[in-house]
Amino acid sequence: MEELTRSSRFKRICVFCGSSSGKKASYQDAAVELGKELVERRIDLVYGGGSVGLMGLVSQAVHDGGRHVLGVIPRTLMPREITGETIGEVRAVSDMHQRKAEMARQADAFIALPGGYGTLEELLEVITWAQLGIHRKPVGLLNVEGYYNSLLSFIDKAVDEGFISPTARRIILSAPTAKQLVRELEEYVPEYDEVTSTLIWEEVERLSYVPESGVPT
Ligand SMILES: CC(C)=CCNc1ncnc2c1ncn2[C@@H]1O[C@H](COP(=O)(O)O)[C@@H](O)[C@H]1O
Repeated sequence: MEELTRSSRFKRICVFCGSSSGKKASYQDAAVELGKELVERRIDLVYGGGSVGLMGLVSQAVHDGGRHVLGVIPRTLMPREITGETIGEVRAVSDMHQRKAEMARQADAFIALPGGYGTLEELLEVITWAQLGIHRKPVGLLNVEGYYNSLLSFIDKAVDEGFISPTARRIILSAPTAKQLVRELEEYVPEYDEVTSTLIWEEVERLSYVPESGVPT
């Protein structure tokens, strides 16, 4: 029944995406579609904050749909001319490392829309953390019109060449539409259990997240 698609095991999803809009309308459409899908499933958003590029489109769609939007912005990116108008709740942090740690801490799952260096960096970090057993949250690529095909081919090459294990390969989910991707994330069962058992999430937080006061929690 369609109603099943309107609830979720996720309370909040972190979206990584371009601070640019990309050249194809399909990228922008996908950002809006993803925002609407989160709204439909009553999922809140955490993202890098601001209104530039695809970041602005996905956050506006979630906000317009009445869900909570949390933007985590390093103080240096806060000027409006850099990041654009803020929307929803804004949390200021002091650097990019804290931003990633805070976005990851707040989310139950991660989705990457098309994007550039920043998106890739954020995506690869949460994949690496999953591989280390630091978290067990699903990670998905919204592979709009095959945007991520060459990245996925490269990762398959790394598996073939013995640098990524087949189990670790399966950390990455991907789908061409928001609806399909969120469904995959919902069904994901973490199998990667080479847990660095002592390295629990709280420990990572303690190491990497320093609040505004500068005093580690
Ligand atoms: C100085 C500059 C280019 C600012 C652009 N304005 C930005 N405002 C907010 N977050 C950003 C910005 N640029 C990069 N990011 C971060 O890096 C990702 C996007 O980087 P990119 O466009 O894929 O590479 C986002 O998920 C966001 O967390």
